[in-house]
Amino acid sequence: MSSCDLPFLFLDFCFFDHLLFVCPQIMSRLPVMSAKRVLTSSSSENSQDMAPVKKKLRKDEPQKPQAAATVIGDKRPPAAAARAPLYRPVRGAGAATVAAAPSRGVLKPVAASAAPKAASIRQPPAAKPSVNGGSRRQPWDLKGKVTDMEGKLRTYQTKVKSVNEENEAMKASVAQSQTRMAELERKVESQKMKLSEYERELQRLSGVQNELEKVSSEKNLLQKELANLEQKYKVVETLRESQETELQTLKMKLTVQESTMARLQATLKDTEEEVCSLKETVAEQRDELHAGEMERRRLHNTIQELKGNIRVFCRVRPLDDGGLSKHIQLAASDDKSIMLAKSEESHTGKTAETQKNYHFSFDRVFGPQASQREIFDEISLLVQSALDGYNVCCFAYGQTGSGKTYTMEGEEVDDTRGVIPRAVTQIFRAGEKLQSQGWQFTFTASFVEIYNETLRDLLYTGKTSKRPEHEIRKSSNNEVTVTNLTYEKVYTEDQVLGLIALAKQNRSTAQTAQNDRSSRSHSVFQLQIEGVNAGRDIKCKSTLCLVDLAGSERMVKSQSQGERFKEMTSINSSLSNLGIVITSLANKESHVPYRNSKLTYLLQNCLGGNSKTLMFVNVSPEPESFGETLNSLRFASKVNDCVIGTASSNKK
Ligand SMILES: Nc1ncnc2c1ncn2[C@@H]1O[C@H](COP(=O)(O)OP(=O)(O)OP(=O)(O)O)[C@@H](O)[C@H]1O
Repeated sequence: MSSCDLPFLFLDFCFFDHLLFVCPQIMSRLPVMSAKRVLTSSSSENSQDMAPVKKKLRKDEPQKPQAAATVIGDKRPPAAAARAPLYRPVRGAGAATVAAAPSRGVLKPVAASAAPKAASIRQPPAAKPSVNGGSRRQPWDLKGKVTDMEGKLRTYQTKVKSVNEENEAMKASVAQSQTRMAELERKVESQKMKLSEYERELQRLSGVQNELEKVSSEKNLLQKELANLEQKYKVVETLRESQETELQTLKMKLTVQESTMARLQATLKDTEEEVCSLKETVAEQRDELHAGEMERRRLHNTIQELKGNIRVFCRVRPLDDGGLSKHIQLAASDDKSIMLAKSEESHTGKTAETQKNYHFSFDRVFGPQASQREIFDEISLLVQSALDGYNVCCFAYGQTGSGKTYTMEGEEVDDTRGVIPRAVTQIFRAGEKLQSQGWQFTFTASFVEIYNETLRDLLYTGKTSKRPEHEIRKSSNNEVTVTNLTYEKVYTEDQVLGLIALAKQNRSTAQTAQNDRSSRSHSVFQLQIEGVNAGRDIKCKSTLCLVDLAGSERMVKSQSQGERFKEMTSINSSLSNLGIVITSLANKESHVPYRNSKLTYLLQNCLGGNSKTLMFVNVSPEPESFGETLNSLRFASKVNDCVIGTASSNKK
């Protein structure tokens, strides 16, 4: 039985249950019950009813004529009249009751089985023909009537019996139905239990289904992942195969290279041995080179000493048209003499003009055509001495506009670069070359200006209002330093050139009557050089000092006044002191008045015995500068005559 059948089953059950309650009333109305009553009445009431009839019949039997008379007279006795309806209701009631049974529609099977019996009940016994062959007995035929009545009674009894049997069958059927119903109830109960079990199972299965769906979605994901992994695996497999092939190739190459390597190792061993011997040779050669370098320095210094530790070069500036004035004559035979010629009228006036010549000789005289390169070539050996550990000082002296700044700084263009930038280039290049011999150099640059006997830092980049004051100090080991001065560590040539450009901007310039951008101060560029040869435990320390002096014109000519007069006095005083110091050194005086001016105090280590000094005397070619030129050449000549002493290298 399926769960769908359960509602019907339940309905049937309910119906039967209801029927059980209703049944007694229904059953009381059923013809069966009527039959019962009939049956009981047949045994008691009917017998009682029938008893008087019999009694009457027995009483009436001997009085048949009376009765006949009564019948003849068509007058029925009241008792008979009263019983007359007995015949009709019994027949009618029996037929009607049995015929009505199917119309109830409750006990169909029973009714169906009872219907034919009801039909049989209606059959002829009731319509049994009378004895005389007619359908009706004669009124007087009481016996016949009694016989009919008895026949009817038997028929009824048979009917009752049949109804009772039917009733019993129905009872049995009801009992059967009840049993079946109980059985069905049990079944329903068990079905209910099963149902609840199924429901629980269903719930569990629903959970399982959810789980299954989850697992299914996970499975889908995993399948996708698996597909991806499979693809990747294929790629990796392909890669692996290609790498396998590559590996095979590499293995083959390796085998080849291993054999090559074995060969090379043998060669390497030979080469290593060779390298060892070469290293030894190199070390020997390095020693030789170092010894050669030392010898070069010694010889170089000897040459410098032979040339003089203080040397003077004269340089004549060209005229504006590039030529040279008649009053300046340079010797054609050598490049060391210069002659100034001046025509003077005879004091007596009788003779023609007389010419007075002034001859000067210097270490080198450069005419107006001399290039910046030629000038530097001549002093490059001196710059080399600075790297060798000697203090070197190079300064330009001359009247305003004679070409001092041009000589020292020059111009931006390569060909016209002056001594300072060229010296810096040489120092850095030579320093790099010496690295191969184990030398390491460090350079420190400073640029100071002496203006009106006051020091100014030309590398100062701060606010003008906060510009510090400077003092020259001499330490216990005779090193001269300037307080608050910028000492910039420099590592490249460009870095130094940048500092020179900065100094140029900062340098005081002022308008004068003779030179548009006359430098009214001495500028001193110093490059401190420290060299270390760690391998040979040698150190050297020196200073390259390049000085552009202020103009040395006479006061009358410069028409100086006020501030300019003060500048001029200061400039001439310091230049005069420079001359006095050089003379003192030449005369080997015990006291050298370095401290008389800031310039000589600052330059004392570069001017003293342990230094190499070069002075440029710059000359203006114009005839009107004759007097200044003569003064400059006389000053330079004095310096040139000085033999300051033998310089010694600052080596430790
Ligand atoms: N050898 C030279 N060849 C070409 N021009 C030169 C030469 N020497 C100097 N001059 C030019 O002469 C002018 C004056 O030169 P410079 O400024 O160098 O003089 P100075 O002596 O430094 O003057 P000051 O003392 O006033 O500074 C500049 O225009 C410079 O270019």
